[in-house]
Parts: sequence; C-alpha cells; structure tokens
Amino acid sequence: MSTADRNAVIAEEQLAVDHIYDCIDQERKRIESVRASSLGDCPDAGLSSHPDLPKEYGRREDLGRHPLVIARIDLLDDPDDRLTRYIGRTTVRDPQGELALVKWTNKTATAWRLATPEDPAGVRRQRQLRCDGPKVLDYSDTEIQVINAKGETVPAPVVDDEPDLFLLADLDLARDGVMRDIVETIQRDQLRLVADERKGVLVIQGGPGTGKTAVGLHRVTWLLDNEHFTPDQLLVVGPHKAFLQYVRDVLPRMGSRGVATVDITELWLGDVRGTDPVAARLVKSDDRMARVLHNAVENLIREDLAAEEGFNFRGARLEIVKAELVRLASAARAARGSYQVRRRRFIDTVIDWLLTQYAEATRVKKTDDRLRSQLEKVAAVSTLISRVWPSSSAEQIYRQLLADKDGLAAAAFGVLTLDEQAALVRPQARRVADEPWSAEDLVCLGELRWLLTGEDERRYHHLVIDEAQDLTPMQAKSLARWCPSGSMTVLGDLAQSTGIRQYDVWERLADILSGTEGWHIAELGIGYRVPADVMNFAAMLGTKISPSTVIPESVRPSSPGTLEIVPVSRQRILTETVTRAQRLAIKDGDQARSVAVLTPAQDEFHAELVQRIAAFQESALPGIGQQITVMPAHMAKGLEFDHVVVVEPHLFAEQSSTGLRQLYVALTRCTQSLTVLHSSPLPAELGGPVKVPVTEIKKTDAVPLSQNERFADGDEFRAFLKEQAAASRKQPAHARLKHMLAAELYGNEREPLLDTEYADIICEDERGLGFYVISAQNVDTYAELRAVAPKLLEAEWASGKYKEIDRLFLVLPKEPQDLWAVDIIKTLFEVSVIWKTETGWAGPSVEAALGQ
Ligand SMILES: Nc1ncnc2c1ncn2[C@@H]1O[C@H](COP(=O)(O)OP(=O)(O)OP(=O)(O)O)[C@@H](O)[C@H]1O
Repeated sequence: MSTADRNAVIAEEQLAVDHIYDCIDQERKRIESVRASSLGDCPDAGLSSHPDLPKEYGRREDLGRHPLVIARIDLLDDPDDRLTRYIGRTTVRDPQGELALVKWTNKTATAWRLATPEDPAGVRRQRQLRCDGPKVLDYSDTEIQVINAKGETVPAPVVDDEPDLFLLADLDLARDGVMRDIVETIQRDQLRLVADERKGVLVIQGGPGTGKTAVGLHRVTWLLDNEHFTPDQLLVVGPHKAFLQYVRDVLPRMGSRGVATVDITELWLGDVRGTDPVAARLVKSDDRMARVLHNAVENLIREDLAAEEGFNFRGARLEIVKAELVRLASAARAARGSYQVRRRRFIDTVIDWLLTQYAEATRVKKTDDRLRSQLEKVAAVSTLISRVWPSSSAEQIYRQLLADKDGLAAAAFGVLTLDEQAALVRPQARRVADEPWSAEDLVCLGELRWLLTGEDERRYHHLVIDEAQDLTPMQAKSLARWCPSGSMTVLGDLAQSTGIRQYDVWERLADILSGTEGWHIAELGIGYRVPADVMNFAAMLGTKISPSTVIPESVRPSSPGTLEIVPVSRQRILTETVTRAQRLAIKDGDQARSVAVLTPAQDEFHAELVQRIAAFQESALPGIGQQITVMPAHMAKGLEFDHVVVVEPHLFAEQSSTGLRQLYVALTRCTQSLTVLHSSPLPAELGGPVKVPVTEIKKTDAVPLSQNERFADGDEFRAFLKEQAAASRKQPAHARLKHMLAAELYGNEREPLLDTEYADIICEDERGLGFYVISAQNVDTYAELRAVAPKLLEAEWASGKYKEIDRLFLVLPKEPQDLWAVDIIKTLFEVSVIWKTETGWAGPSVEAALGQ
C-alpha cells in the first residue's frame, strides 16, 4: 500500500476518532446542563438513573492522556447493520444513545479481538489503531476473512507472525516505577486468559515478564465489568508492599475502583515479631500442621477429668454423675461444628440434665433462662465444665502446644516425625503479648481461630493471587477457606519461588486452593520485559533451578550493551557498582530511565551501597540519579526497571538455600540492560567454573608458561593450552557468547558442561560428545578460519587423553565473510563452524551443534 493510501486510511480513522471524542464532549455538556437544572443541595443525586444521561454515568475510567480508541473491527454482518465498530478504553454513546465506542471488556468486543481465520466470529478485519490521545498516528490490519474470486467468504490466508511494531514501541517506553495497563497492546493468548470464564481455579504459569500480573489485573476489570463479581467480593494479593505500590494505578485507570489489594504478609491477623529456624518454618508451613492443630484442639476435651459432684441449688440437692458427664461430653465431641459450638452444646446438655433433676426434686416445672444461667454459674458446675471442656484462645493453645513436648507429641502422633516435633518446641514467653510470633505462626493462629470458632476473618467470592509460587500449603489452606466458591486466579512462576517451600509442579498448591470446581492451568510463554540476550543468559540458571518450567521467548530485541558481565576486583566492586549505576542513570541524557542495583541481601555490603548511592544523589545536579534504587533482590520480585545492576552473584548462592532463585529473579528485572558485576567467579549454574574435586587438580594446572618457551613434553604443552583457554574466557564477549550457547543447549534439554580444561563447552547427545571452542573475535576470512581451526584439533588432542570426542565446533560471534570457506574447513579439519545471528544460531551443522 502506498504512503498516500495509508495517509488516506489514517485520515478516515481520524474522522471516526474525532466523532467519538465529540460524543464524549456532548455527553459532558448534557451532564452539566442536567446538573445545573437539578434542584437542591446535591446536584449529583439520582443522576446515574437520569433518563437523559448514559447508563455509564459516574463510572468513567480515569483516561488521563491515554488514547481512547484502540481498534476498529469490520464485521461481515450485524443484526443492526453496523458493520464497523470501534473498541476503546470506555463505553461512549452518541446523543441518540447508540454505542459509538465499545469498551474492551465487553464480551462481544473480546470475541472480535480474539477472532482468527480459523475461528472468525463474524469478523472480516481487525484494525489496531495507534493514537496519541485523540490523534491517530498509525494503524495495522489483520485480515480474518476475505471474499474470493467466486464471491465466497473464506478464511484469510495465515500470515507469518511478524513483530508487532505497536507492541515493541510500547515496550520501549521508560519504566517510571509505576505499572501501566496493556489495554492497547494486549496479545491474544493474554486476552484469552483475561476473559476465561471457566469455573474454579485458573493457574497461570509464566516465566519472568510474560505479563502474568498484567493479565491478573486486566482480568479483575473484565470480571467486574461483566458483572461476575462486585468490587467488595474480590481481593488481589501481592507479594509485598512495594509491589502493591507498583500496581496501584492499573485498576483505577481501567475503571475498577474499590477492589482491595493486600500484601500477603498482612493477610493474617497479628504482627510478625520474630522468625523461626528453617526446620521449624518447614513444619509450621506444611499442611500437616493443620492436622496437628486440629488434634491439639480436640485434646483439650478431657472426658477423663469428669468427676462425681453434689451441690445444693435453691433448696434441692443435685448430683453430677461422672458416667453421665462423660457420655454428654463424648456426644458433643462427636457432633458437627467448631470447638466452641460443640462446647456450647455440651454445656446446654449438662444444664438440661441438671434442670431435669431440679424439676423432679422440687416438682417445679420452671425451666426458664434465668434458672439455666444461675445453674451454669454454680461453682461446682462451672469448674467441672471448664475442666472437661475448657475455654481457651488460639494464642494460649498454640504457645502451650509449642512449649509442651508431651502435649505436642500427643497432637502430632502419626502426623509429624520426632525430628519435626523437636523442631517445633520452644519455650513460652512470659506473657502472650510477648510471644515472638513468626509469619508461619500467624497462619497457624488463624487456623486455630477457625477451629475454635468456625469463623474466618475474611470472605471473598474471587481471589487473584500474584507470585503464588511462594505460598505455603498452610497459607493456601486459609485462602481456600476464605474463598469457598473456589473461584481464583493464581499467577506465578515456579522457577521464581523463593519461599520456604519449592514446588516442581502446581498440583500440590492448586489441589489445596481449589474447591469442588477444581482447577486448570494455562501457560504464558512470550516474554515482554527482558531483552533476548539477558533472558538467554538467565535461562541457564532458570533451567537448572526449575527444569520443568518453560523459559520465555523474548520479543524484546537485544542491542549492543544489553548484557554486560564485568569481573572486578573485590576492592573495587563498590566503587564500580556506583559508577555503573550513575552512568546508566544518565545514559543517553535520558533521565526518566529507572536503575536498580540488586544485592544478595540486606547486609553491610548493601548498606554501604545505599549510602554511596545516596551520597551521589545528594551531590548530583537536581533530577540526576534520583531514579537509582538499591534493594535486596527478594524485594524486587514482581517489579521491573529499565537498567539493572546485579552485584556479586556468587554471594546469592552462598547466602541462602533459595539464593539461586533470588538471583534468577534479580537477573530478570530489566527492560533495557543488565550489568553483572562480580569479584568471584560466576556460580556454575550461570556458566561459571564447575568445581573440580581437589584430588583431580594436577600440579601443572598452576604453572604458567610463556608461548615462546619450548615445551619439554606433551604435558607442558597441555598446560599452555589450558592457560590460553583460561585467558580467552576472561573476555566479557567470550562469556556472553558461551552463555547464550549454553542456554540454547539447556533449552534443548542437553546438559552442557562449561569451562572444562580445554573446551569452553562439552555437551553429549545421541550423536556423541561435542566439543565447543568459542572465538569472541570475528573470524571472517578463509585465512583466519584456517588459522583458528587447528586450535580445536590441539584442544581435542589434549583432551583426548581423557575423553573420546566425536565432533568439534568452532563458535563465532557472527557469520564469517568468506562463507564459502566453512565447508572447506569442515573437510580439511572436521571442524564445524557455527555462529550467532540476531535471532538465534546458524551454520551448516547448527542443528547438530545445538543438540536439536
Ligand atoms: N501485551 C503487552 N503489551 C505491552 N506490554 C506488555 C504486554 N504484556 C506484558 N507487558 C509488559 O511486560 C512487563 C512484564 O509484565 P508483568 O509484570 O505482568 O509480567 P510477570 O509475568 O508478572 O513478570 P514476573 O514474573 O517477573 O513478575 C510489564 O511492563 C508489562 O506491562
């Protein structure tokens, strides 16, 4: 299509968009005139049902500067004969009350946007509009059905997936620390989940940046707009306060107000005042703990403490017979209901029985409520009742349980092992108020309160739980109780779980969360946040820590400098981190880009960095560097930044059992660039050296040799080769290429071994052992290829002493200029050449090289 034709289409669309804005203007004027003519102090009263005003009055979305119109749909037929429809952020009617703009959440509009040639839903063409507020900038068409030469309507030919330029432009916008909605660019697989109407729990698994949070929030608006729920029936649960702050604008901007959003740590009553050792946390967070608490509550009922008791009551002698008391207690124990409901039943039956005795003794038939309560207060009665069926609080029961080894053993018999029981025991604090409750304790206390009263502090019709991979089974049990309909949207990525429990699959959590309607799972596989190079680098770690999860394919192209892995000396790492963060903050003179420095933990190192960045911010020119944040990686969960600097990856692995997962979260937070600064080698899971047992290290490994020396024997030559290999690995470009290749191999379910003595990668598959040597420098000409290829033969020879190598691969950063020479090199040296392209890898033997 010529530029003139495109401009004509844009002009036509501009007229349509102008009309829609005009309708909004007229609506505003109508409202003003109706309000002006309304009498009384409150001109807004009754306006939402005023016949002259649109149904949507009072429910306008906060549009800000966002474009109102996002798509045009051309239909093949329509009952109202309106074959062209516009979809946008809100519903707009013309003065006659006809729909000028259909809100994106409308079910029919959703079906139009989801239409494909295979499932056309009456749509002929979808036209995506790119607008800047009211101004139409561009458009992009997708044909769904076409009329063929015979005049028949047939599915449009499927066009190869092309990059969505509107999406890419949107993704490139600076991140200012507040999440934006994706109404304009939402993709089909995302919209399908937003509008999923199946009952039960919908689990959405997706790698970093696949849009899970976005989908969850858009789903809230979709469910509200389609009247599945009201705002007070919904709860959104996030991982921490900074996350809630980050997403706070998304719902109001889409017109959804009044939905509560809560940080997971605040869901359970009480303040977290302590932490438990890992062994105790593991037991307290396990759903078997619910069984232990149940037993602890049932063990409070002590039929064995029933006793004979006689007492005088208003002139009559009444007798409590032990056997009858035991019978009544046992009957109440076996009844349905909470501890307190059954206790009441027990007391009532005891009083009934005593009143019967009283009536027989006095021949007075009066059994009014006053008599009942007087009887209940008689010391002999109340003492015995409290002994057999005591009244207690959740806090009291719980602290006694943890402090009493025998009581715990009785409650945990057949449920917990002796070691697990031992992990729970702790002394009581002097007062209940002094107990250092941990996060896990608060959940157990919630469970106990429910066992005691049968009531929960919370009740919802639908839950949206983000970062759900970190839920413990005990937390999931509470959430399931709070949402008896079992209707939930559960968003998460198993590879990013940094909680006390890790799951290989969703079954365990989903089974606990779901009610009678069950659960189903969907996967999002396209990454919208992290550039391809960075994702490939992080993928190595991702596949190691969670082999069953799919690493997202990034739509964000990489550019030079997207990934920098920088070795620094320990003395310089703080200074270098601050310098890099400063440089990123003022990169391209763009002050709007956010920068995060992510550290392994909140320790001295972290504090020092915070101080240095603060000092820089104070001394910098106004506005410069203010967007730099230093935070421990676990606090960055769910967030994103333009540039990220990750410091000392090896410390992540050393500091905690979930350290590598925290590192994975840290590596996948950036939209523009990732810089990794390290003073020790990278962890092996990220392509760092595999730790070789000390016994295998030979003396020669440590002997440096110069190229000019003659080699006394083969062993000396081997040592020289090893040294050369080690030297080339120090180059960042070399490491980058190696990590990308390793990520590819992992992606193909291979197990590459990195940085062996002579090879950069060794990888075995059905074809045998492959031996990969990387050249970070361009190798372009036949002469250069011919010079490099023998190095692989030398390395093969050196390794051959230990291993049988089947294939040799020379890995280059780009296609050699003398492409014709690649075949000759293969023939002469049996060395296959592969190289990196913009989108993947190439070379005549690329499939064999990638283990495909
Ligand atoms: N269709 C889309 N159009 C534009 N931006 C999108 C789209 N889908 C996702 N994004 C953007 O990608 C980024 C990542 O999305 P989101 O935070 O929802 O991912 P996530 O899967 O929850 O990530 P994580 O697991 O790392 O928390 C956000 O900036 C979001 O706005």
